[in-house]
Amino acid sequence: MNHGEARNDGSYSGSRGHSPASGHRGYRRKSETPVIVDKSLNEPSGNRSRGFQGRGRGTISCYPKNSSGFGKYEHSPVQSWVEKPLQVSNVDCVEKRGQKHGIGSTKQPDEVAAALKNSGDNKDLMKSSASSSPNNRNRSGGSFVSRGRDGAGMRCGLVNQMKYVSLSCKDSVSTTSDQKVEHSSVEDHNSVHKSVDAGNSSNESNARLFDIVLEKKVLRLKPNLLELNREKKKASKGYTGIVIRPGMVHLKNYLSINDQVMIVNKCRQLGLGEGGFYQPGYRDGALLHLKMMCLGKNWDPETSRYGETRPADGSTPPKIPVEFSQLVEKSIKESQSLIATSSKNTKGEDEIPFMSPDICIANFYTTTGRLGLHQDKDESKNSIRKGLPVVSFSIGDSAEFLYGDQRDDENADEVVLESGDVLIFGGKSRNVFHGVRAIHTDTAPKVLVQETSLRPGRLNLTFRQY
Ligand SMILES: O=C(O)CCC(=O)C(=O)O
Ligand SMILES: [Fe+2]
Repeated sequence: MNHGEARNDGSYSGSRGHSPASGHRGYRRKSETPVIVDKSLNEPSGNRSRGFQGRGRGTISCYPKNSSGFGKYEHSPVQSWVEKPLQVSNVDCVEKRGQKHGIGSTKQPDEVAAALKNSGDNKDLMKSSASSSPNNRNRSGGSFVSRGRDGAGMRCGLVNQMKYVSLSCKDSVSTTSDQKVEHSSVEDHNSVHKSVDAGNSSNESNARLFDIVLEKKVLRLKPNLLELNREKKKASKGYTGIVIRPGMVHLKNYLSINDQVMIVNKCRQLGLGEGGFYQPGYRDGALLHLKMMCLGKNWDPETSRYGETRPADGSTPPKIPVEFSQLVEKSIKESQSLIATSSKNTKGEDEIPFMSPDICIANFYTTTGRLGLHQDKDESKNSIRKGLPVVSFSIGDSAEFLYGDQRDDENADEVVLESGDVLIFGGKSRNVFHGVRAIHTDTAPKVLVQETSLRPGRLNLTFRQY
């Protein structure tokens, strides 16, 4: 297994700057005729139309459901759902990628502007700018460009000067949405959260923990009513299942706001303890453009291996919270029944086998975060051979997620993953190349930010079974 080699954090060539992919149906496919499946909520679930357009590339089916209770922020069980006969039209559900956009590590001025504009968080700005190393070799080959242009000279100086100032977490962060994180006082992480240093003094930033929540005083004003109503409407629509390609299912809006709040609170709590969010780096010193925390087992980007402890600081990863595992298992079952419903002769388990996660990699992308195209292939041979799925939860700002059969960002397909989306890839898609090209700033649900104080950016959890 060679996740590290494949998990390139180099930048995509070309420039970014297109408008976000069209709304929440942001699929952009290469080489296929755009197809959209219209949906509504008028038939009983037993009569789900099989007017499905096939499961190959370029064709999707949408299965609207009612699931989440926005008002109480509760994740209610799947309710019976209905669907009108599918109509196909040329709108935006699947479309060709018109432009190529780079992941943009070479856009330091943009990053500076974006970071200042979006979060006012100079610490992040510095980390982001500093995180590209001139030494970063092109680990994945393919179409990545060298990252040697952005901020070579700044790196060591800024990283070492950085101070992570944020709130201490004296309270217990709840696992339920109605108990909120209580903020006490502003303190310096270096004193509050003991650094775990395994002698890696050459890269001090590795030993610091990163808070995914902002201190209270920088929180924005309350979201306006219009925005809240829009979010409420979206939540009340429930979720939609889309078979993107064999073995790959997108459950849009699957996680209720309540679940999202619970996940953020739990990750925040775990992220400030032993094995919490840190700045990972590769063996050659290049830093990934994200913060990471592993649950269950540790994945080490330096060796591309899983282990029981984190070599960077000797810490033991926290366990996966049972609530997370339950959501994962439920979403796999949901994807299986979606597949079974959309194709008479296919058993869901044949396309996406069941798994119980014993690994979770939590990534936090600040607004300039990204992740190069890679395969997840450091799990056991058996796990890969069986095609046990990777289950990905997206929370916070939306992300441009790329996927394809080659490590080729120019020809990769794209889907925008929004807060609450679950993406599952197993079976024939288990080895798909995937990565995150960009984060769409200020797209997180306002109510989520209000409830959790989640900092600008995106929290992503990928669950796997070793
Ligand atoms: O952030 C994402 O959506 C993908 C993360 C990922 O691919 C990984 O952690 O291996
Ligand atoms: Fe991955």
